[in-house]
Amino acid sequence: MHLKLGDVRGGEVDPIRPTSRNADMSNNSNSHSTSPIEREGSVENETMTASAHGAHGAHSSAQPSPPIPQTAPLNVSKEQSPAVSNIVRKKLGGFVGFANLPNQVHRKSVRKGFSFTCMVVGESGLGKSTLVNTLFETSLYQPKTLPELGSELSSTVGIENISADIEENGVRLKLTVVDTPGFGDFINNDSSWDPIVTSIESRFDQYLEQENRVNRAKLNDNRVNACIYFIQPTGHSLRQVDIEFMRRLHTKVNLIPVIAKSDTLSEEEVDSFKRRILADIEYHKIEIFKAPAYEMEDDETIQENSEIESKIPFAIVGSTQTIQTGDGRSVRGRSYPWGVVEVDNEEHCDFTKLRQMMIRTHMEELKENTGILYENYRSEKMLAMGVQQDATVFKEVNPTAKAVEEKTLHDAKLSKMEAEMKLVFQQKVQEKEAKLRQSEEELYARHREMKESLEKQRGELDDKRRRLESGRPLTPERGGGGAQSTQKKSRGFLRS
Ligand SMILES: Nc1nc2c(ncn2[C@@H]2O[C@H](COP(=O)(O)OP(=O)(O)OP(=O)(O)O)[C@@H](O)[C@H]2O)c(=O)[nH]1
Repeated sequence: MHLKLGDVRGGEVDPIRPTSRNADMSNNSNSHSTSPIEREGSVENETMTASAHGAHGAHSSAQPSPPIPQTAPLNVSKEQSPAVSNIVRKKLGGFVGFANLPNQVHRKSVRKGFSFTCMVVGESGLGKSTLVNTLFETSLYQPKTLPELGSELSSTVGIENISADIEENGVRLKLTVVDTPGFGDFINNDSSWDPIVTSIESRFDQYLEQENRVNRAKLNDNRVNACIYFIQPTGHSLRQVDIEFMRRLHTKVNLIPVIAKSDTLSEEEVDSFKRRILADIEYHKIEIFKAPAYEMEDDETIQENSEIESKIPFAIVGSTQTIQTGDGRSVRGRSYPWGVVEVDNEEHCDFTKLRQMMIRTHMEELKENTGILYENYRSEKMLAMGVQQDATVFKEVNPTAKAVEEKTLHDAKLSKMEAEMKLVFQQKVQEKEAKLRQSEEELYARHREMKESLEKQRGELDDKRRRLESGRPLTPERGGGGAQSTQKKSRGFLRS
């Protein structure tokens, strides 16, 4: 689907031209009082105006750039702060061009286009499709046909994606709306949030899987950037299903609670309802999306953000119909016998504040925060899978201390190796000595044995010789032996 939006409404800024908050560098460079560079410079007593004037000069050829003061580089005492000693601040001698970086990013972003995924959750008939169509001023949702009487209704919560490429003043946005038909529509709504949690997690898983691929040139990001949760305009407080849903989802998605069809409540009722909702949210420690506050923000932005925050949860009215007011104006709104509720009138509802936060000022912030929620999910998943992170990887490293630490470790390793080698050597020597001792003993024993046997032989031979000399027989004759047996014996003796 490719849709083109109508003209931007009166009093709104052309988005292709940098707005006051998006293009601090290009627009504010003309104004010395608000340039972030100058502010930093004034705090640290530095004059870094070269870039600011340079940027101005690059864009406006009609007005010559004011002369850039040529001053010597700042002396930063290295002893004062070792953490920043490596950063030496220098003043520029002329226009370098990096002041133009925001414009480069701006042009590239416009060329690439943007994408945004928004989920809408709430019971049937609370005005989800009407609000999406009102927000983006387009008929993203076609008019629905009611199910025929007697036809079987789905018994589970569904997840439906509607995508459209919309364009406003040359800026393209791929908008995906994730609808959750069936949520809260059953008699028992226990676990009706399960399919929604599963869908959000599976989108994270898909992204994680793509990140782990070898080729990550093109990541298809369909993570949910914001979830508009529609609260029934009961005027009481949050229901159990609202609390349970938000408790389960707040760590996985940017939650934006809205009071649906707030035109059905009076102003006082809306105020007290909001207070009770906020008390419930705080009590149950539910984190809803709030515009983050940054230090360098200008007063206008701070004021804008606090106004937006004061309206949470947004009491909204949705309508795409243009109607005539009593004073002859054509407005988007809902007509009642007692008058007209104007969608774009801040006195009537908070629709404009919701749109301002979601689309005009904090869409990028929502996307950035989605990244943080994804990171939390990813690390939890990794830890659950047993992947451990070495905390020392992130500690700050002082090169000298690191070198000393490495040398100590190296020395310790060397002495450990030396001690081990000594031990092995000693063991080997002991083993060798024991072996030598053993073979020495064996040699002695054999020597002794041989000596004894030789002594014995010598004694016997001496005895024989004496017998032969004396003429006596070699062996004394024993009865019945005869000459043969004597011979045999003498042979046997001689052999031995
Ligand atoms: N009074 C009032 N009626 C509204 C508002 N927004 C929508 N409606 C009406 O409520 C009815 C249902 O609106 P839808 O936008 O279709 O509601 P839905 O939540 O998308 O409904 P499902 O598609 O069934 O989930 C329609 O008749 C709308 O005109 C509102 O802010 N105030």
